[in-house]
Amino acid sequence: MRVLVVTAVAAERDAVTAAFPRAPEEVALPGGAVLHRTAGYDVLAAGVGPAAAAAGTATALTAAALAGDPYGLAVSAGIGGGVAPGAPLGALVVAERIVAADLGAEAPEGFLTVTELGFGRDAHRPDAGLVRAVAAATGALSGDVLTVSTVTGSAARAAELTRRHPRALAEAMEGFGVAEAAAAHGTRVLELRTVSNPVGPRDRAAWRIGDALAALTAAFHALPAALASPGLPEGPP
Ligand SMILES: O=C(O)c1cccc(C(=O)CC[C@H]2O[C@@H](n3cnc4c(=O)[nH]cnc43)[C@H](O)[C@@H]2O)c1
Repeated sequence: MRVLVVTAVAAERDAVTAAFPRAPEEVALPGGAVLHRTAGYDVLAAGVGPAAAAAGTATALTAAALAGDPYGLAVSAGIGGGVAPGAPLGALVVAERIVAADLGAEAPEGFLTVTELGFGRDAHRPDAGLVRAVAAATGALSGDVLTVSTVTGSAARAAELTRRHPRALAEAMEGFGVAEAAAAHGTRVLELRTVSNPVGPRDRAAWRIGDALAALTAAFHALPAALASPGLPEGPP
């Protein structure tokens, strides 16, 4: 199975490819983005936020499909904020649900999701067997991973998100975009995040990006064995 991994920035992409023994080959996509290809894994730094992630993922999935060699899995991967106390700094989280946490409308009675507004869906649920296999092989925690367009920077916003999403373990900015593009192609999806900072009052100096990137490399070192587990589906969802 060919796997597409989508990160936001180049440092995350390089942390993923560092897990593989061979140096990646660069492959240009239509539009000019460049995939880093190694050992069945193509890794794309698509930019920050759900829109950039969806655009990059859709481009890569479409190019592969037109070439007659489609991906079997799309993985949104990178660093993220961890929800205390469940996801401490350095922890690895695999998403049971990939949730668009700020896509919707404010109303006097509270936040309304796009699902409640009747405009589509606010969450994607990766294959549960795949999530279990990845958690077992990598030691990842599993729970909801929220996609936000604005990094949480206050205790009040963190409390509001955890009230609305009690199973949330992490927050990042791209997963839902990758999942929407994957769903449009009938491609399986996963989200993996390593915790660089707590979700809460903004303190950029306290972010542990190096440790989180090292944990990302370790996760991708273990991932191929998980994806090769017997009994896991190979085909489309
Ligand atoms: O400055 C660096 O060296 C550096 C290296 C790797 C990544 C970064 C980023 O800033 C990545 C931005 C990326 O990180 C995710 N992220 C991380 N923490 C949070 C958070 O608390 N809430 C939401 N997103 C978070 C996010 O997916 C961004 O795309 C810098």
